[in-house]
Amino acid sequence: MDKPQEINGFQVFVVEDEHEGGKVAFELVQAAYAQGAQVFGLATGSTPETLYEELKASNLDFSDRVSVNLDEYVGLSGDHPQSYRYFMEEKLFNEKPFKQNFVPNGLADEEAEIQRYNQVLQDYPIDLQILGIGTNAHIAFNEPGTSFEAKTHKVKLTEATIEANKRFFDAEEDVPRYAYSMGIASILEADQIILLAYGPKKAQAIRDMIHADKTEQIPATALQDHANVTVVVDQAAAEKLVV
Ligand SMILES: N[C@@H]1[C@@H](O)[C@H](O)[C@@H](COP(=O)(O)O)O[C@@H]1O
Repeated sequence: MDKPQEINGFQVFVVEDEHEGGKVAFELVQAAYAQGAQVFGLATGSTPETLYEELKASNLDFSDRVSVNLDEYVGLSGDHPQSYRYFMEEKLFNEKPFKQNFVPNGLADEEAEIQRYNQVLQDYPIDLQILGIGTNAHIAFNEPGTSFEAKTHKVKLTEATIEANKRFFDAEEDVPRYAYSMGIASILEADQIILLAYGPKKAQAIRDMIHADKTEQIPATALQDHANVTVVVDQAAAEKLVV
């Protein structure tokens, strides 16, 4: 694995494509695992899929480790094919069992669920967090304007996010309008963060995350305050970086 370049405090790997990105991310996960990481913060979306393929193909044993997922659509049960719980089971957990998998419960009462998930995060502090990024630089479901102080919260999804995610649903009306999401403050508590992004649609978000002034209008700029963020991007997503 080549060395990353340091750009404004971020360690950046520029890879050929998402397959190489999955391999690089896997090596980073493997290193954290070997150093004793117990709690893995996981993400949904198409971006981490190649990493999950690598994890499934590996002989790393997670049966004594815990995962904590970032977010879930409000109103979908865990066995709904578009729920994030279902996605994680299909893409990773069924083949690579963990001791426990935490995902917010999209059907639970709002206040109780927020409290429960914040307790999960307190009981299982995240050693390594995997992140994707939205085209508007959201992380998890923290949309532009979300306070950087937020812990788990209920989010109203923006039109941009609904538009980006509608490809997974039969019709745009079927896309849930709300989600439960770990907040930015919770994400920043992870010891180590790996953010993955591929394709030209992510180039502006990646540039803003690294080069823009920190602002709640660009959620990923919060990561500028974290001391250990590795970014794995393909050339298209890296195109607007200033190096
Ligand atoms: N809540 C998820 C995010 O965690 C993810 O990073 C983003 C990008 O998804 P994709 O990787 O499919 O581009 O989509 C959703 O909004």
